Amino acid sequence: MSPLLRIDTLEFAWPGRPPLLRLPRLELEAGGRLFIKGPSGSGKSTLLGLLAGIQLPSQGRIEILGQDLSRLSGRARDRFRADHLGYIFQQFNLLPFLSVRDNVTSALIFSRHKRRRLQAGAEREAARLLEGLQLPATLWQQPVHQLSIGQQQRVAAARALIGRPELVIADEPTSALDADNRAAFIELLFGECDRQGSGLVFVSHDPGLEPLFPRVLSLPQLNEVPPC
Ligand SMILES: Nc1ncnc2c1ncn2[C@@H]1O[C@H](COP(=O)(O)OP(=O)(O)OP(=O)(O)O)[C@@H](O)[C@H]1O
Repeated sequence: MSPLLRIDTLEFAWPGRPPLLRLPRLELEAGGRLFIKGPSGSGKSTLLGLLAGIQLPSQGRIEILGQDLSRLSGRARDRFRADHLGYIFQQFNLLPFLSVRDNVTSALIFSRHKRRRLQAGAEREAARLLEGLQLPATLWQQPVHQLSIGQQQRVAAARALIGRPELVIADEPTSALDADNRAAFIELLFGECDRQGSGLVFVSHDPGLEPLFPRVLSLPQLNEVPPC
């Protein structure tokens, strides 16, 4: 069986810029968890964009579920992303005037694959995830802009998890939370990923979270200007 993620001699540079990322080799098994850290500007978000097929490697290859993303057309990559990935953004990127429930089920609109994997209907699955992430049912019909940051973050996590994507990517999703809420959120996220077998790639600046992950990737600052 192919691993969830395989990186082989990856290099990436933004156009007209020096190399930003160099990764000889990395594999993550199905359901695995990886913590990515590194100084600001070291390319953490860029690497997540490469894993999601939003950018393509300058050299080397990235395979998700055995699929080399560079071999897909832009449209096929969009489809692959919608079908197999869930993404939790730093700023959540929720649709502010849609209800909590509609935000969660919005991840199913562009993926027949995710719709097919639902064990119950979309509403029931959204409810299961929101309950699992401990978001009170009294909030489910409310527009998300009326929720606290911590509550919005759980909505973003439920949206990423619905349809059981093989890979959930999280880009600093805890940066707006205090330490207690951060730990509680991670525990809930791990619990849901385990329950449905989703792997997790998680970027954070928070050293307190690193020990919770079995694998850690530390990105160096390739572009650093040497000190005078
Ligand atoms: N769309 C883009 N076009 C050109 N350069 C970019 C683009 N996006 C990011 N960069 C550059 O790539 C470098 C790495 O950015 P990136 O956001 O990946 O770093 P990061 O490690 O996630 O940083 P932070 O921890 O501050 O979020 C930066 O120098 C940034 O200016």
